Amino acid sequence: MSKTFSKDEVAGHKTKDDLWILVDEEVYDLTKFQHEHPGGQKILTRVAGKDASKQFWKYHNEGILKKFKPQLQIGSLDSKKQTAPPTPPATPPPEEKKAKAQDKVQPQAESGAVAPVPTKDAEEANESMDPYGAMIPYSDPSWYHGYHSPYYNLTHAALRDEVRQWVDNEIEPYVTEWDEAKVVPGKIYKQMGEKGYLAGLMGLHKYPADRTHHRVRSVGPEQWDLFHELIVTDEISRAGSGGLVWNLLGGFGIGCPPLVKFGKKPLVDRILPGILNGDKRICLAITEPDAGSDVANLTCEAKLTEDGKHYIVNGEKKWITNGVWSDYFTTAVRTGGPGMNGVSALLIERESGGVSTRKMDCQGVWSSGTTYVTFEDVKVPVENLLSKENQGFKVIMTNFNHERMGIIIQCIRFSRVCYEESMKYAHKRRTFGKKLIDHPVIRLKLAHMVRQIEASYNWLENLTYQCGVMAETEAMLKLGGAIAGLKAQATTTFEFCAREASQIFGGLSYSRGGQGAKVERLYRDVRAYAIPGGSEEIMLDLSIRQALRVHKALGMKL
Ligand code: HEM
Repeated sequence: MSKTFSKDEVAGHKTKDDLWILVDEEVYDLTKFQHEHPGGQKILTRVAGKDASKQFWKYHNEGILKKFKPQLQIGSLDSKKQTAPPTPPATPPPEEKKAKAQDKVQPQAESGAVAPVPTKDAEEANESMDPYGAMIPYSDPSWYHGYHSPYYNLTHAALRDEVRQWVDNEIEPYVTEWDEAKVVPGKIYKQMGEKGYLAGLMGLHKYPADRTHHRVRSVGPEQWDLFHELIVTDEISRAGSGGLVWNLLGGFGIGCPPLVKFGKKPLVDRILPGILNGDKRICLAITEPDAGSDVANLTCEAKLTEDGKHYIVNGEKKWITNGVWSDYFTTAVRTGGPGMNGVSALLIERESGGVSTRKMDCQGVWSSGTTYVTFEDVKVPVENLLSKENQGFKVIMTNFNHERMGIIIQCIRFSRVCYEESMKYAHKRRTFGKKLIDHPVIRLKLAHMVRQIEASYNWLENLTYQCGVMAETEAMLKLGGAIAGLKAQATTTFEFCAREASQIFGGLSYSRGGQGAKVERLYRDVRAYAIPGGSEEIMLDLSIRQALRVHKALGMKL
């Protein structure tokens, strides 16, 4: 914004017919906007022509300025220093970073102490990243804040910045609107494909570059690992909306991997490129009105035709994320007798006919498109069978680890969002003569949030690393229990943080929108995480049963 004004000039626009204000030395013309201002018109006339920064920050958060700036800002104060925009420091390119490492002062050994001399590789591996983000303690994982970590390199840092810019500029300012409208604009999903994120979100050790021409800007296909996937999900979750996250990766992240891993080549070749590009959508259809966690008892039936060329599918599926927008349904069907050995996985295409979808009204994740699906005499070619007939249970089980890891990442970031929002609010809201942060009872709440968030995230990093180094079957056996345990840990942490944040925000998190919007929305989203993908009770029980089974095989001595 190039135009500049003096303070006196701004002061000249102080009537309701000509109303300017200053916020952080930037000039806003609110003459028209005052009539639409949700906080009322009168309150604005009281600060007309004046510096209203203090009042503005009391009632709003950063998202409001970001959203309205293009429409309302007309210039800045002539005294305003021309500073660079407050974006986090860009991660230096590898060469620059290496040079910095060599410049480092070597620690001097104290007399009598043995000082290990690090090799050059160890020195680089040991180096921490530049601090990144708002630096509010614990509002980001510790490696963002310059602490050491064995898991991340410069491609992770670059990806973090890439996704954060996108979310900050194109998603977060609008997320409340989208949630209320119960839909996310299709262009955002399309961007997920164009940015290469869909290709990267399948729990594979690298992204399938042969199936899409889109590339992740900061990371090549060969460099991609599960920590990159973690970062994409984590950064998108910063927008603080389960509905948004599930819209963008809910159906895809659980519906697409079975197609890639178990689909026959001609089927994968035909439909995967359209899915990865963001043109077509896919979801996972397992749960039924009468079969949730008890997957082995599902009743949706697929009968082979006499000529053996098709299955005819009949049945219902309930709580299917993204179902209303989906072209493809990765569906669990009964092809054999009762129990898990009669279950198959079938890729059903909407255009086959006989597929109806109806949006369900739910407590949370409003923009995710939770759906009731009916299949009526749907004719599905046998080529669409994933894996072999009656071996679908393994397909579903293999998928669970990836699904749960996604839920865990989201829950931990949502917990951080609740904490971060609370921390910021506690620094501006005053009660009984002091800021909230100066009340020990509020600090106690924040501390209880942090200890759970950090413990959960450290366990998540460890399991992500294990998933990355183990082969899939080994990971399914060895990590299934721990991932189930961490899922329960993450959802209970999320529930705790949403509740405590809500107490800190008080009435502002009871009404929708405004400063408490994220907390109010996340509070409503909690159950959408605690129930599906394995309820807390089932997860906790499984975590112990599975661990005992694995350790018995490993030679446990009780
Ligand atoms: C650039 C100028 C401004 C814009 C774009 C703006 C926009 C908004 C918006 C969108 C809301 C709805 C709540 C939310 O989503 O956060 C709101 C609420 C409000 N605004 Fe403003 N506003 C501006 C300036 C001001 C100023 C200068 C004051 C005070 C002097 C003020 C006082 C309020 C109040 C009291 C509320 C209601 C807060 C609540 O519900 O708790 N606004 N404003």
